[in-house]
Amino acid sequence: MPARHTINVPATSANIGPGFDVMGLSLSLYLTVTAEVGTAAAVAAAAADADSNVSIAYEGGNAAGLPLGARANLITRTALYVLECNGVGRFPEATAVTVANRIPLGRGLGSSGAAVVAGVLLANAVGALGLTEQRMLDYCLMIEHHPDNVAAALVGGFVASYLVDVDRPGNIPVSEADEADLARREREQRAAAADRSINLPPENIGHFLRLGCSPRIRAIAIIPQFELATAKARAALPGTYKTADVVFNLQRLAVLTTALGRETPDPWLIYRAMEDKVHQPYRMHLVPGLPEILRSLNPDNTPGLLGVCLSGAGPTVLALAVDNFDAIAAKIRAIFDIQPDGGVATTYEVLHIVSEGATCVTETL
Ligand SMILES: Nc1ncnc2c1ncn2[C@@H]1O[C@H](COP(=O)(O)OP(=O)(O)O)[C@@H](O)[C@H]1O
Ligand SMILES: N[C@@H](CCOP(=O)(O)O)C(=O)O
Repeated sequence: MPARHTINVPATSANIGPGFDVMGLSLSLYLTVTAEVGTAAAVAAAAADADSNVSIAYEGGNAAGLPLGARANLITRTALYVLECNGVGRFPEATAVTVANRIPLGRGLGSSGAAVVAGVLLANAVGALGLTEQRMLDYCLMIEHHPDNVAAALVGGFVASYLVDVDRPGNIPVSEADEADLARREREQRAAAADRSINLPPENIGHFLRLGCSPRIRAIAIIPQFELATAKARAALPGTYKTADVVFNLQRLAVLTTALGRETPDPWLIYRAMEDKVHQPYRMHLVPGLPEILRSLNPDNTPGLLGVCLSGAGPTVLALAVDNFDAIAAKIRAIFDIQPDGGVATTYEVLHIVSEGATCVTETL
């Protein structure tokens, strides 16, 4: 029977200062993926790729240069991987995927994490796989190797996450019956996947906790008009750290996890708790204006401000605030404007921190 699956995935801001590869906030800016299966339009569209049965098209912005081949596009490539892991070689006959993406690419707002989450939900929907949220996270982590963006995009809100040592996966307590069932399913899937040379994710590789976040807090994203690939910004990080720098971050991160949840946020407590010595100092040269932005705004000279940080791997700057959102954005944009070589052009968004993560609605047509 023809069906339509509509998937919405929020943008995310990872790290929030000291929580490198740990913390994520999900934001009210969405990637929407619609998959029509078996409609007349889908039959016509999907005929182009008989190998995978799927066509993909983008509507609106944030799509320039994205590949449209089923095995090259991040959304359909992820979906095909999940389908193949579950013994399904391709999309259902005549699947047409349409994407509307409001998340700017390569700006530190989790566009790739959202695309991966969308791909996993897409496979789950079109393949009727019945995957649990936990298992979906496993699949996401096989592609996006750090958990902060994908965990927040999947479950929503202010999220802390960690990866287990993949050599010792599976430490979520389950009943004996569940355990036996899980082990049996995993054995069967592994045997089938080995035949097809597919690298199945281990079970329960990512764990997360949703933390409180005051409803008064808004996220102001100041978005430079240039892309910075996460891989490049990760390559700028050192291989080892000084103990004092790690302790500096751990102290702040512990405080931040609770400070944002207080009904009346304490600006200076949060401001200090958003300082970082693990990733931002090494990424300064990639984002002109960042050192000055981090140095010059504070809760005394900028009313309403709670804290400022690099969003994800950048170049977007994230300010958390309870008031004066447009004025705070203007102040940060003004610093970008005066950078050498004509300044850094920016746009900005005042976003809500959304408590709902990725969703999928299925209609039969
Ligand atoms: N909606 C999408 N559809 C297909 N590919 C996407 C989509 N969103 C992101 N990507 C891929 O992810 C890349 C950006 O990822 P990354 O460098 O991690 O930046 P970001 O901080 O935006 O996640 C894009 O260049 C593209 O290859
Ligand atoms: N912890 C990662 C987060 C990357 O987020 P993105 O939104 O820039 O993809 C990092 O800082 O590298």
